[in-house]
Amino acid sequence: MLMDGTAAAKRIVDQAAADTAALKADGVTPCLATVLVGSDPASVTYVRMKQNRSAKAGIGSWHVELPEAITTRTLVAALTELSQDPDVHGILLQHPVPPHIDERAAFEAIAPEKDVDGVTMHSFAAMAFGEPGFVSATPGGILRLLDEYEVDLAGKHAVVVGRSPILGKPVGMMLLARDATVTYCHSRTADLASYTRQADILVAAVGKPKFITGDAIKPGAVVIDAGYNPGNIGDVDFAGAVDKASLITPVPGGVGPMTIAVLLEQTVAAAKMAQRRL
Ligand SMILES: Nc1nc(=O)c2c([nH]1)NC[C@@H]1CN(c3ccc(C(=O)N[C@@H](CCC(=O)O)C(=O)O)cc3)C=[N+]21
Repeated sequence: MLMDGTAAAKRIVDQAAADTAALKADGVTPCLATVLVGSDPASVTYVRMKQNRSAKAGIGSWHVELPEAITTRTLVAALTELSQDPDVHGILLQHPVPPHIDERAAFEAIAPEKDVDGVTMHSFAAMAFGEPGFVSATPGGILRLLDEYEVDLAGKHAVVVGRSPILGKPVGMMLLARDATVTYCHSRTADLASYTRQADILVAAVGKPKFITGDAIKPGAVVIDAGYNPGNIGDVDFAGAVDKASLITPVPGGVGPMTIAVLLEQTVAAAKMAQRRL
């Protein structure tokens, strides 16, 4: 059975829109600032999708575009300014930034209370320690989708393929917090399929098109494809996996829309918290 991320995301965004309308009636318009460095076409598309989805929910968006050649210092200054701007409730710095920029330093310039994309050390640590905070958007979306389909995680073997700071690593920690037994695999894992074949829940987050083939999947597994490769091709070979999996996310229409939904939901939550502080 397919896990319909588009439908689940719509429910989350509809709720965010209703909450936004209530906040606006109280005089507060939730506002998400998106920051894009350079003009990579895929990143331009993703940021535009986030803005469009925000606008549809009534959330304001403020877009900052910076040239490819910007320094870390200038990017940090721009993010610090947004962090201090009372009209901005959430900040998204689109990953990846050009290689000459210290991406970690840039992420850390986002104030924790505005880190609606869950990319800072503060947010990661809060998540890892089970304290309140914003979660990384894609992992958050994945957990919401698993809940939507009532996938029982306790005691299940979850195998995460990928260990990136805003996707693989945090999704494993979130599954662990839900009592799954978690195995991390990555590009240096020897005999990867011997691990993935033991996965009750398989999360593919490596960024290699169709990297996970049907023969690497345990019959009945829940397969989450978090890959976003050029041309909307996932990390899972869907045709080979669909008959083996009990539940599987399509690409597009799976994890992608859930990522944006969680981003918007957390933006509205940030605006509510800012209002309470007034
Ligand atoms: N700081 C940061 N946070 C992110 O969350 C982040 C990021 N950087 N960098 C890039 C990746 C990628 N990403 C996607 C979000 C939505 C879709 C999505 O909704 N895709 C549609 C298809 C899109 C289309 O039709 O073109 C779908 O899967 O149905 C895809 C990819 C967020 N990312």
